[in-house]
Formats: sequence, structure tokens, C-alpha cells
Amino acid sequence: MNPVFVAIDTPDLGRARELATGLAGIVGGAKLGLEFFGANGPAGVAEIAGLGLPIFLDLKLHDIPNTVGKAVAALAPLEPAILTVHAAGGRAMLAAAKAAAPLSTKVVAVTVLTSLDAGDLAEAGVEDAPAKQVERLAALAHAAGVDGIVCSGEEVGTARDRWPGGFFVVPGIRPEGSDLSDQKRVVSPIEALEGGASVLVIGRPITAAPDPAAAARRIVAAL
Ligand SMILES: O=C(O)c1cc(=O)[nH]c(=O)n1[C@@H]1O[C@H](COP(=O)(O)O)[C@@H](O)[C@H]1O
Repeated sequence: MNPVFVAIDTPDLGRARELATGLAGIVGGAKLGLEFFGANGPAGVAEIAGLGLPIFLDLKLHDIPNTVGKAVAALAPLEPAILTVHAAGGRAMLAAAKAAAPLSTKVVAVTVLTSLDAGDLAEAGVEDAPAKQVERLAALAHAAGVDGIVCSGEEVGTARDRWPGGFFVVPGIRPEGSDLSDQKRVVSPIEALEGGASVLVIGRPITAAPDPAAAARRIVAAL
């Protein structure tokens, strides 16, 4: 399976359609997140899904177990290939999300966002290094029965060693020389794959390129 999921982060349905159409056959799937969902809702997700790429619905749900379970049930007709929740929501919330999801959907728990470093965690009261916090939340996600986690490429190797059958989503991917933007824990596409990533989430290095299809082809060819 082609592990590259392109993050289509835009509120513009026409632009999303253009990207999904132009990248079908080059990448393995499309990730739609809060920006797209806020503007286009479930109908927009269904429209992009109809273009043929597997859909990763990245809404990073984080609330009490009842609310998250019912939100996942409301999203279930979309049958996304992958759906995100926040591991910090706790064991019962993670279990409720998994119980409400279609069997074909991989529910993955976001551990420590790739936009955070040790200083950011300390400001939020977490004194451990990101790797330690990822390890803790990965163990929680595993125990709660979800399918895998989202972590950076810096942690995926250790996480995979501890959960060999897990599904590992790695964003914060930057090919050599590309702009970091707001990402702080980044690795290259090949480093993420060699570390054990199941899926590489890549947004702006593809979507902000003058020729997104050519950028995606270069990334996939280097894997
Ligand atoms: O869950 C995610 O996909 C996610 C988790 C995380 O820790 N970091 C992260 O960047 N993401 C998402 O991955 C994408 C990264 O986009 P780029 O930085 O443009 O490659 C965005 O859509 C983020 O919402």
C-alpha cells in the first residue's frame, strides 16, 4: 500500500476536489481535517471520498466518552479509512470511540502533536520529554483497544517496537530543504517509513508546491 496520505487543508471545496483528482493514483489517500470539515461538513467529505482515494478523517475528537461515542456514531456513515481522537481524552473515551466506529475504520489516538516540543509540554504542565509522553499515551491507547496512534517520526520506532501490530500515523514530515512552518518534531519521509510508520501525512510540501502532482511523485519515488 502507498503510505502517503496528502493533507488537504483548505476550506475551498473546489480546490480540495482539484487536489484529490490530481493526486489520485500518486498518493495512497487523502486526509481531511478541521479546516475542510468546518467549511464543507459531512457532505464535503462524501464528495471527496467519491473521487476514489481512501479518506482519513482527522477531527481529533476530545470530549467526555458519551459525546465522543455519539460523535463517532454520527460520522460512521462516512466510513472513513482512518479517524482521529485525542489520547489525552482517556481510556473510556478511547474505548467509546472504537466501539462506535465502523469495523473498517482505524481509530487512531493523537499522542503529542508534532507542533509541540519539550518547552510547550512544560507550559501545559507536562514535565516529561515528548518521547516519554508519547510512550505513556501510546500504552494507554493500546490498553483502551484503539487501532494505533499518531506520533512524530522521532518516536515511531520505539512505539512500533512496543506495539508491533499497531497502526502508526506520522505527520510532521519534511523532505530535505522544505519549510518547517509550525512543525517542531519533524523527520524526512524515508526516516518515518524506516521507523515503522504505517501512514505518512504530508500536507504543505505537496499542496503548497507549484506542481503538487510532481512534488508528490518525487516524495513517493524516494521511499
Ligand atoms: O493528526 C494529524 O494528522 C496531525 C497530528 C500532529 O501531531 N501533527 C500534524 O501536523 N497533524 C496533521 O498533519 C498535517 C500536517 O500538515 P503539513 O505540516 O502541511 O505537512 C496537518 O493536517 C495536521 O493537522
